[in-house]
Amino acid sequence: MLRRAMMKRTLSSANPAPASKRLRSSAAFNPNKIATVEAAAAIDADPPLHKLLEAVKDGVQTPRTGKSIVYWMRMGDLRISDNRALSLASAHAKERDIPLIVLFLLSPQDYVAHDRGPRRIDFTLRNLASIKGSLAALHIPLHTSTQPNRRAVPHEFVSFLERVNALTFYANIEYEVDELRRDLQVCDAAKSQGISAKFVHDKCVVEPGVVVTGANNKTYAVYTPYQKLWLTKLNADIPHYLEDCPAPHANSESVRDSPELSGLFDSLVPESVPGFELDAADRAKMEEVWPAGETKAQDILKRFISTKSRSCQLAAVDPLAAGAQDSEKRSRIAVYDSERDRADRDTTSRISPYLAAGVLSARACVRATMSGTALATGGKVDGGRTTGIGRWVQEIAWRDFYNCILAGYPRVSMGRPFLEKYANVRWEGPPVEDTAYADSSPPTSPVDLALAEANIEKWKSGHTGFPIVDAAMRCLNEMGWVHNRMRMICAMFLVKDLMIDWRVGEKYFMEKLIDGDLASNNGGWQWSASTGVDPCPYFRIFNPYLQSAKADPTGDFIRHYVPELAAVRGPDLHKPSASIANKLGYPLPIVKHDEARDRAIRRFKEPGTA
Ligand SMILES: Cc1cc2nc3c(=O)[nH]c(=O)nc-3n(C[C@H](O)[C@H](O)[C@H](O)COP(=O)(O)OP(=O)(O)OC[C@H]3O[C@@H](n4cnc5c(N)ncnc54)[C@H](O)[C@@H]3O)c2cc1C
Repeated sequence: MLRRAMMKRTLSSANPAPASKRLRSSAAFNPNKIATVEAAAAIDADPPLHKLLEAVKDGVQTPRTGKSIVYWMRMGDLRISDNRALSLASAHAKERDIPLIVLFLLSPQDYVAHDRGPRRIDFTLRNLASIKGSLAALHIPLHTSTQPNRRAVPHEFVSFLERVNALTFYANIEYEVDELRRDLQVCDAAKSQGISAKFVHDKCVVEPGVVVTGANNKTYAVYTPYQKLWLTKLNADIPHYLEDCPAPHANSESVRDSPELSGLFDSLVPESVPGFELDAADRAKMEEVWPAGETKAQDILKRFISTKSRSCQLAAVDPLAAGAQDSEKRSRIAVYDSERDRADRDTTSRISPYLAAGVLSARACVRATMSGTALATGGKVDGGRTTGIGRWVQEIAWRDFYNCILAGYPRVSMGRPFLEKYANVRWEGPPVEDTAYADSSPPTSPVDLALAEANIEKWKSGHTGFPIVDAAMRCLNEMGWVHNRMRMICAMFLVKDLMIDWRVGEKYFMEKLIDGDLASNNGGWQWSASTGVDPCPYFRIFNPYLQSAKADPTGDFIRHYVPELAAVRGPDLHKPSASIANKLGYPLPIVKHDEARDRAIRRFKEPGTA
């Protein structure tokens, strides 16, 4: 107990948090994020997704007509086109000849609980504003409202349904535990009011529950067999899995004169959420680098499919900047198999923020890899390992895989390692600021804690003395996104070289990433920490110097983000000597990689040992 109190003091005194951060982690709302072993086992044994699907089946099936149909838009489905719940809601409203209403509830406490960063919230608001305009052209109101108490969201939602006389609502399922539990409460409340709740799958190409092991219908915990079956299922029913859901029909214009509904057109999408504000310069930068709206997302995807990568696009720039060259054979997707790990050009699609926010559907991404003729004539999806397209489709399958893990093994969204055998690995640094240690062994002295804290800060700000780690962390801080290989290098470095609890990194990435998504972020962190599903074996530890030479062969990425080293050429750039570093004012390495590697292997081999 004493040790924990000491840890909190050490952590909070060193670096005062910025104002917005202080607000977000205020004492008033500070949920504990690490479940006990027992609670994690209990939730895995009875996952809430299963309960929700049952509740939907047991709910009201044939409601009275009501005076409107509501689609509840959430943070992960910010689009109008190819949106399953919206499309179904619209068809239902059209059939009954009643108006469709779209609702978005802002819940700042959820954003705190889920480590959402200001950039992700800003991206949400910018996309909502764009959607509001497009829906208004169809006479469909998008009503936004903020609920300060997240426990009150179910009640507020059902009250809204009553206010607009809706007896049926539609929503796409969110697979995170808190959201599923909230939706279970909504189902209960809806049922008691005679309201029909329609929750549908939309986030994945192949939804959780379809690709399961033959033996006992369990969620796969290994990617390769999962991906094989994923592709087989997908190719066996392309019209279903790749359906382009019909766009919503327009409401009758008379809805604008309705005394009950006309006011809904007036609610404004807020410019910001208190505690999550961006300063004006950062907001402008984000607008340039991650422009909002479905058309932009579709254009970014088209660029990836049809144009070559460029070194001028390696950093925080307009993704649709002029000068991209068309090429069928050398387009970014065509050479993705061989080039995807390079960070010194825009080799990957950079579509993740749009997928995470649902500005683009995952189905649309897979459809885009097929020619129109292939789609129309029953052609197959290429998901193989030998082509650029196949490799890229495999990444979309990784995204589905991690969502299935979240749904099938919900423990991972409760701060637990998937592999409990590593719960007692001894970390140098704490799991998550202000939360209990749970069960990982704490460091032994204030000296360890102070060093751990200092190292965490150097890692966050990109001052570790490892050029590739520093470049990647500075890129993340600057643009809210960094290349996948860089994420792996930074994660592995924090966890294995510095021996800092993976949850520290998971939280920091979530706060910084504009594509922050629990399933993929947790999956990526637990993979790097060797605690997750199909993880990197604990003894396979990235050598940051070798990784650097492979991922940044031109050195352009490091030189861009680490200006201290801008004049350095050749191997020194990846591993500067002490004399070069001293001369250029670049930090010396904060850890010796070889020694750190041995320490990590020792601690993972026998969790609990020092
Ligand atoms: C530590 C760590 C944390 C991560 N956190 C997130 C996160 O919060 N949100 C997120 O969307 N991705 C996360 N990823 C996965 C991956 O790094 C990003 O999806 C990818 O870098 C996005 O860039 P892109 O769109 O150019 O990807 P591309 O290479 O073009 O891939 C296309 C799409 O496939 C999906 N994808 C690609 N790689 C992965 C992967 N390894 N796991 C799951 N899906 C993948 C993404 O949706 C991506 O947009 C994380 C990876 C690691 C190692």
